[in-house]
Amino acid sequence: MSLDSTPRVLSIQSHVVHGYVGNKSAVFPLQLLGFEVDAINTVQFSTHGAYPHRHKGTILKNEDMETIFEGLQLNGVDYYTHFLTGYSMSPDSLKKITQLVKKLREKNPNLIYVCDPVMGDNGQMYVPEAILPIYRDTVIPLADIITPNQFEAEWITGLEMKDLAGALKVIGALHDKGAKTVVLSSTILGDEKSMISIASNKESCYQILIPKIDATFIGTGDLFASLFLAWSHKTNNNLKLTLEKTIATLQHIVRDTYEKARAIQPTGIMSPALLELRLIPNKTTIENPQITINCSKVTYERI
Ligand SMILES: Nc1ncnc2c1ncn2[C@@H]1O[C@H](COP(=O)(O)OP(=O)(O)O)[C@@H](O)[C@H]1O
Ligand code: PXP
Repeated sequence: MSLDSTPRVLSIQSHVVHGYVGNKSAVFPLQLLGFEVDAINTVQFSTHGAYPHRHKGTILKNEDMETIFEGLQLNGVDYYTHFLTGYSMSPDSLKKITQLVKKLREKNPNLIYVCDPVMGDNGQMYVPEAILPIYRDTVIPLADIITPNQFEAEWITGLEMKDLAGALKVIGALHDKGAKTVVLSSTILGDEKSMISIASNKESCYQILIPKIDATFIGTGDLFASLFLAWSHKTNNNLKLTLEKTIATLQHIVRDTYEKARAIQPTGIMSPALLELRLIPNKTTIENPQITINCSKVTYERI
């Protein structure tokens, strides 16, 4: 049983010493939004993988993940309202996560499991390919909410999306695998200048059009998943408002990050270090995002 009504998240993601991806991107916003967060770090890397010297560091062994969880159980602090998972390096660690979902649901049958199937972006995998079938066949069927980007959703379903109709087919296929709420964190459907994020559940489906900034941000997917979790809870599962608040926060942060980086380097491709997400200076936006872009309803038939 929970001690009070505070939502409690167990977040299993990467940790970087410098910068903002994985738990470094997710924990601070969740805490600001009133969540107690317990974090298990799947890796401890110097930086994320897009830096020129890639990431250096250590990977959590499966037996260590098990020992840590056992410690939580033995001390009776393993009650969570939400489980959030992201960057995982091996099929075995994903299998462990599957077991954890089951254990957490024994403790709280109403647990909400949010799975960000972090595998890659822009045609590039960040993690070993052997992870794909485990996400597809074992993990996603257990999830309440999934937040793949376009690349990840296409990989999982084996379907390409070139337009909205294609994206809706992919969403339908992901629902068929068992995911109750499917959110495509970003897609590019024809127009290279805008991104579309789409969220769908049993009752409804919404899309939101985002002007694309000409830069590559890392950690935005992890931030997206944590914000979507938080606003789903805070709006009592209002899908439209959740997507609007999530995008409002992200847009403010990516724009501010880009503008501050451009002030330092006025032209040329900016380094990953310059484009680390400015989470801390945007604390008030995370707490109280001002909606500037509205969602529109999408009607489609689930086959
Ligand atoms: N270049 C960009 N321009 C504008 N917004 C962006 C950009 N990159 C990311 N975002 C924002 O971050 C969100 C998540 O980005 P996404 O690329 O899907 O994450 P990832 O690929 O890291 O999983 C998008 O919905 C969008 O709001
Ligand atoms: C260590 C680590 N965690 C997580 C991510 C995922 O980042 P994103 O939120 O952009 O998908 C990356 C991407 O390079 C990474 O290197």
